[in-house]
Amino acid sequence: MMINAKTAATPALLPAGGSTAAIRCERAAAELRYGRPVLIRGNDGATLAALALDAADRAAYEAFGAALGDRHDLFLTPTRAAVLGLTAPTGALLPLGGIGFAEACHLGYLRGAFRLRDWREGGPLESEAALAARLALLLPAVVCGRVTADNPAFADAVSLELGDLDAANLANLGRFEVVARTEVPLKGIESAEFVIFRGGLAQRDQVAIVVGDPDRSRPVPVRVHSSCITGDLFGSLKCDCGDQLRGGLKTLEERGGGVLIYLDQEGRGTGIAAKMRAYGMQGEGLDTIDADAQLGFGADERRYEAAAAMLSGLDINRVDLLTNNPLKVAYLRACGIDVVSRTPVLGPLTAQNTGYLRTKSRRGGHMLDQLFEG
Ligand SMILES: Nc1nc2c(ncn2[C@@H]2O[C@H](COP(=O)(O)OP(=O)(O)OP(=O)(O)O)[C@@H](O)[C@H]2O)c(=O)[nH]1
Ligand SMILES: [Zn+2]
Repeated sequence: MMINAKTAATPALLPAGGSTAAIRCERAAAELRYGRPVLIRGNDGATLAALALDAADRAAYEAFGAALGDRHDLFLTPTRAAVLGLTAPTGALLPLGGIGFAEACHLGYLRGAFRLRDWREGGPLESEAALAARLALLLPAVVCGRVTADNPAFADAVSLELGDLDAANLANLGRFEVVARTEVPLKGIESAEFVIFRGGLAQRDQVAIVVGDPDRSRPVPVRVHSSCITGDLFGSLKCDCGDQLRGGLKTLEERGGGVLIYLDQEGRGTGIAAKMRAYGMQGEGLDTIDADAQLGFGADERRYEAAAAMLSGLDINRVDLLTNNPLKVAYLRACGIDVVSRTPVLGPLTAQNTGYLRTKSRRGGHMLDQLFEG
């Protein structure tokens, strides 16, 4: 049979006009992780080339500097700039002309004494580049510089539009879909159904565990737990995560049913590599917040849109949240979840986790008084 190409309705294989903001972000993240430069285009025609210092090697760093005629800078987040003694609310740009790879890494994310020369404030393009590095689970120290459209060194580079990261996050909110659900027998828990959602940036798979048969006519007990490979899986004594995970599941069962959302947000959203770097610095005496600041991160880099979308997908809106973290409550409320009440979720205080938990209480605002008084 002949098909008339003009009249047959064929679904669009690729979106008209090329890629979406989300796809540009994911392509850029992949390039950055391979130590390759990406371009960020502003509204005014200005274009920034950026390379994530964390993933680049010496050769890539030197080639980038050469392509920019040695007029490149190191962008540091406001937090990292403060570690270097600079007050830079929009981040700091340190000129890299004549500075080698090792010294750039030192300035970007290592501890120590610094010889700072001139610097200036960063702008929105540089901040977007650092955000892209974070999306790629890299440290937010970015080597960057303005380029012209005719610079042949960047002819094949993937490019982002300014604002893509925000647009992509928003656009992906409604796109969490259930791809699988099945019962998995868990030690000490009568009934647990794993519900796997796919969505958000990078279309990653995220896990919700429905324990028992939650009563949706009342606020549903919910634990939103960020992954902690060291604590959840290997029983690290440095934190309370493993105890909170297992204790949380037990509480959901005792309450007649509830949901645990297990979010792919290792290291408060910084990733396992950054968390281990931070642990190294904690071994040198820094607390959990100051160690993250050395690497350029704020006290908590997590987002909860995925959790809110998954709860909605499970037809749950009114919740009793199992947490000690008031920021988590506020964030979920801002995402439209009606957090009616909060239930503390405490693990035992041990010699190894006391310092960490005390910092969370004193500097992170976590409600842990009960633990320290008890
Ligand atoms: N960057 C960093 N992350 C850590 C450290 N210790 C634990 N984490 C991470 O902290 C997060 C803890 O997650 P949660 O237990 O869900 O959250 P929370 O903020 O402690 O709040 P609640 O447990 O709900 O009270 C996980 O992503 C861990 O991987 C640390 O020293 N540095
Ligand atoms: Zn942990």
